[in-house]
This record gives sequence, C-alpha cells and structure tokens, in this order.
Amino acid sequence: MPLLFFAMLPAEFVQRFDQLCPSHLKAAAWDSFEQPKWTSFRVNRLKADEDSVCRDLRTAGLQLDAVDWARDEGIAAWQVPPEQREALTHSAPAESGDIYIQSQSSMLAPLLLAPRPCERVLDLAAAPGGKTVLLAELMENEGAISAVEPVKGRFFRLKANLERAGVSNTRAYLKDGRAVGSLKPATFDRVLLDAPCSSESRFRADDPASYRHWTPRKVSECARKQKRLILSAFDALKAGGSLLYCTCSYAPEENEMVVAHLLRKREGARVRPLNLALDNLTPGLTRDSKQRPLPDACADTLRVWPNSCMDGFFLALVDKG
Ligand SMILES: C[S@@+](CC[C@H](N)C(=O)[O-])C[C@H]1O[C@@H](n2cnc3c(N)ncnc32)[C@H](O)[C@@H]1O
Repeated sequence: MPLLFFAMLPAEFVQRFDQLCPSHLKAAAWDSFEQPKWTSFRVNRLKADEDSVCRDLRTAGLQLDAVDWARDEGIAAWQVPPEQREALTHSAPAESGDIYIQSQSSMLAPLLLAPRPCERVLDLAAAPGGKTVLLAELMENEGAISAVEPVKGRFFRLKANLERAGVSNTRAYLKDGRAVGSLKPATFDRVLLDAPCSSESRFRADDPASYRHWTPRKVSECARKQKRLILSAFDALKAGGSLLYCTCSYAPEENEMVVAHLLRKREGARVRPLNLALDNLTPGLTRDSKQRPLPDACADTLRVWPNSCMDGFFLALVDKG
C-alpha cells in the first residue's frame, strides 16, 4: 500500500478497503488511488459517425486506444493516456456532444440494464446524465426515459447535457427519487438507480477534497437514503421489469446491505446473476460489515475493483416477479 496516501486517507477507510479488496487485485487497486488513469469516452452514435470523430481526434494529436470489452458489447468506446485528458476534455467533439467522456465502470450499468427501444425507462438519480445518454443511445432515441434529479444546479446540468448529446426520448424531472415509487407505481419496464453514495471510488491521493468529508457516519447516512431509494425504484417497476442498482462506493452498507434490505422488504425481488468478461471483478459479499449473514442472492451482485483503467463500482440487477 502506498505510504504517502496511507498517511493521508481516513484510517478507517484504509482498514476497511484493505479487508474488502481481494489480495490478487490489491496492488493495482492501491496504485489506482495514486496514479492518474487513462480517460475513456464513448462516441455518441445518436449524433456522430465514429470513423470521422476518431479521425478528427487523431488529427488533433490524440492517441486513441480501443476499449475492447466495451466494443465487444457494442459500445463505441475508446481511451486516451492520462497526459491527454485535458486535450480530450477541450476537444471539439467533447464540446459538441459528439463524444461523452465517461469512465469504463459507468458504462457497465446501462449496458447490463439493456433497455430496448420500445420501453419505458426510469433513471432515478440522473445528473449529470452520462448514463442517461447511454440509455438513450441503447434505445436508439425511441421509447421514453424519465430522468429524475432533485438538486437544482445538477438538474439544469442534466438538461444541458441531454440537449447537447441530441437525446430526444427523455424528459427530466426536478424531483426527489424517494417519492417516485408511490407517485408512479408499476409504471416502468426498467429502472436505473445510480445511487448517491459516499463516492469512495473517487478518492484520489492528489485531491484531498475527494475524501475530506468521508466518515463512517457519512456511509450510514448514504445507506439510509439508498434503502429508501431502492424501494421507490422497485415500486416504480412493472411486474416482469428489471432494476439495476449501482454505486461507486466499496462499503457493504451502501451495496449488498441495501440489496438485502430490498429482498427483505419486497417479496417479488430476485437478484439476477451478472456475467462480464473482465478480470477485476468479484462476486458480492454474503456477510455484512459485522460478519452477519446476508441473503445468498447477494453473491450474484458484482464488485468491480479499480485498476489503471477502471474505477471501483458495485452492480446489482434485480428482477420483479
Ligand atoms: C452518482 S450520481 C448520478 C450520476 C448519473 N447517473 C450519471 O451517470 O451521470 C447520484 C445523483 O443522485 C442525486 N440524488 C441525491 N439525492 C437524491 C434523491 N433523493 N433522489 C434522486 N436523486 C438524488 C445526486 O444529486 C446525484 O446527482
């Protein structure tokens, strides 16, 4: 574990992460907190032609590497080396919405939810909209997406991003996601809940602001909100529909324990096993943070561990019977 970073991070976080992370993935994971990552992006096929966008970016001097696993899943994903992040961010295709800069882990949730063009989809915690834009692309701008965000500044950023990306099948709502399940029960074919979380996978050694506010109490507060949001998300699903729950936190309280809460509170909830061809994954935990047993189905959720290209993530796909 890198000593400098170890000294700066909240000691309790370091201890928890060290216990959670499997030993064969630990070196890459600790390194990833310190080393700058490659920056990934998707060509936005709602607006742009991949060949011509890539030609323009290469002409501007960018070195494009294919993101093979995502391309195998049908996403036009590329990455540039860490030192080219700035140039990519300020490139013409990024400013026009022809590309969307998005972490590889963030691409996973819409992909696994796999919405179809004819469906009604709810994105319950949507801003700034990276996953909404990918949902719209997978749906070929057909069907209907309702994108919910309660924080005003972030809501307007969501609207601007959707417009810039040429998304036309989505309506944004300034609303608290916790209310949606009772306002719109059994309405949606698919629901994405990319829950507000303690953002542990965003911690960076050179950015103390990324972890300054982390405390075990913050984790518990997030978990309380997530438990209400996941029930709301599930209630908004039609019978036969699917919910994708994800966070960018490692804490079991925000992940498996939230899924376990849903399984306890809603009889029709069934976790569907996830299958991905990546080597930085482990199954979800079947013991909580106090070593008490969780439902066996929690093993069908997925933890993505960070490395030089990917951020940490937690993913669970739940069907409504
Ligand atoms: C992890 S971010 C979502 C990122 C987004 N899905 C994307 O890919 O761009 C979580 C979002 O949930 C929002 N949020 C916070 N409390 C919420 C609530 N009660 N209901 C719905 N969203 C909430 C936050 O403001 C934040 O924008």
